[in-house]
Amino acid sequence: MRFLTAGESHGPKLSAIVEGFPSNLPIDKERMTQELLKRQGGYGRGRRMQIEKDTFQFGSGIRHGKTLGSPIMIEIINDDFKHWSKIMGSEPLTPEEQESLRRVITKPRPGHADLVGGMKYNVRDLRNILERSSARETAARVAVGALSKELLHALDIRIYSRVNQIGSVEDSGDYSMEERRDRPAESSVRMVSEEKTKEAETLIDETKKQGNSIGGIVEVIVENPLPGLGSHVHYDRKLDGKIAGSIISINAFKGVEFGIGFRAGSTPGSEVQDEILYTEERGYHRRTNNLGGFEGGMTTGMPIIVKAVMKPIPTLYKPLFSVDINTKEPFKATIERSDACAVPAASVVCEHMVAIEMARAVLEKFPHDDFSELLAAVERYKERTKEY
Ligand SMILES: Cc1cc2nc3c(=O)[nH]c(=O)nc-3n(C[C@H](O)[C@H](O)[C@H](O)COP(=O)(O)O)c2cc1C
Ligand SMILES: C=C(O[C@@H]1CC(C(=O)O)=C[C@@H](OP(=O)(O)O)[C@H]1O)C(=O)O
Repeated sequence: MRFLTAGESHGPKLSAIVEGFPSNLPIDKERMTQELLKRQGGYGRGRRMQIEKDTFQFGSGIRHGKTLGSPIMIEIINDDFKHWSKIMGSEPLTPEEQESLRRVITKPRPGHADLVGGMKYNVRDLRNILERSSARETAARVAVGALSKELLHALDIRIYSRVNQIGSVEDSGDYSMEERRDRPAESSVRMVSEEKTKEAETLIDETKKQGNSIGGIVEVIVENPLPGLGSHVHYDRKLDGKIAGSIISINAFKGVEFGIGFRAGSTPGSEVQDEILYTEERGYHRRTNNLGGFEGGMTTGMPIIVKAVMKPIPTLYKPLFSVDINTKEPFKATIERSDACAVPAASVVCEHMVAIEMARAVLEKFPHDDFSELLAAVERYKERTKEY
């Protein structure tokens, strides 16, 4: 399975084309829409999220609620485009329009893609860079992830996410799997504890008032993965590596860990490796899950536990110093309308990038022209690995 996304943040629309899905997979469009709404929400977002609806349309590949096996096209309209139709339109501007719309961006924001993107693509209006580097694109990725979740749902593989930390407010208590499961779309910061939720909201409010921004840590859990997805035989087939790469590809993500992650560096081996058990009912399983569901780049069958860190948002209402690329004089960086904290939304993006990698791994492993062929192969494989 492969996919591409296209679209600028304030352009007419975002689109994605997904190729490699089986035919005859039932698709619940309403359930997919709920996933997009989860990404749109979250405490700390700017005004843009009140403008957008983040609903989507299928342009191809689905008929009567089932996949056809052909490329699936998804489109999300940018409602904000109506305010930007001249600035972001594809038609050349008249000289008068050029004069009246002279809002060229020349003061790159530290931490955003503006300066390096401008240098590399040789453009002097940094809007040409920020439009595509904007995390608006992650709406299209979540749509592809939601489609991937439809496949995983049909195979009884479930994926959830939550927020563990926003700035100094930590909610990483020893919660049961039940408690760690998905947060509803209306959950403000997607934390489990109500007390921590209030603390995080207050911290975001204060940060915003100070013209600052804040990052945090998110967690994604995959329940009931099949054992043996990915492979130990070659570096570019290791599924933990692919998941890590996918998460770091999300705007502002700077680190990933599996299971106990970086703590493994200071813990003796006897307390890190997960002892192997066998019962007739469960087959092979582990006493603990310190390694977060991976050995040798392959799923062990235990839940996958991924954590990831998001840096604070680069655009600051009290901007940092930068340099004007025309005058080379020091200037405060450009202020674009911005989120103060997007960690809750970003946890949803992480969840969907993991879903994409999981669906891809399943499709790589099993025959999948038709969904019933895939399902039968998965069932046979489950039996075989349980009895192994
Ligand atoms: C959901 C989400 C929303 C974001 N919102 C903003 C924002 O409003 N303003 C901003 O400057 N950066 C925002 N970012 C982060 C930037 O897109 C990101 O820092 C930038 O593209 C540079 O990429 P890098 O941080 O990965 O180097 C957001 C990121 C995510 C995941
Ligand atoms: C549009 C989204 O996020 C945007 C990501 C973003 C950035 O620089 O990454 C900047 C902001 O854009 P705007 O200036 O239009 O408000 C965010 O709102 C979205 O998540 O759908």
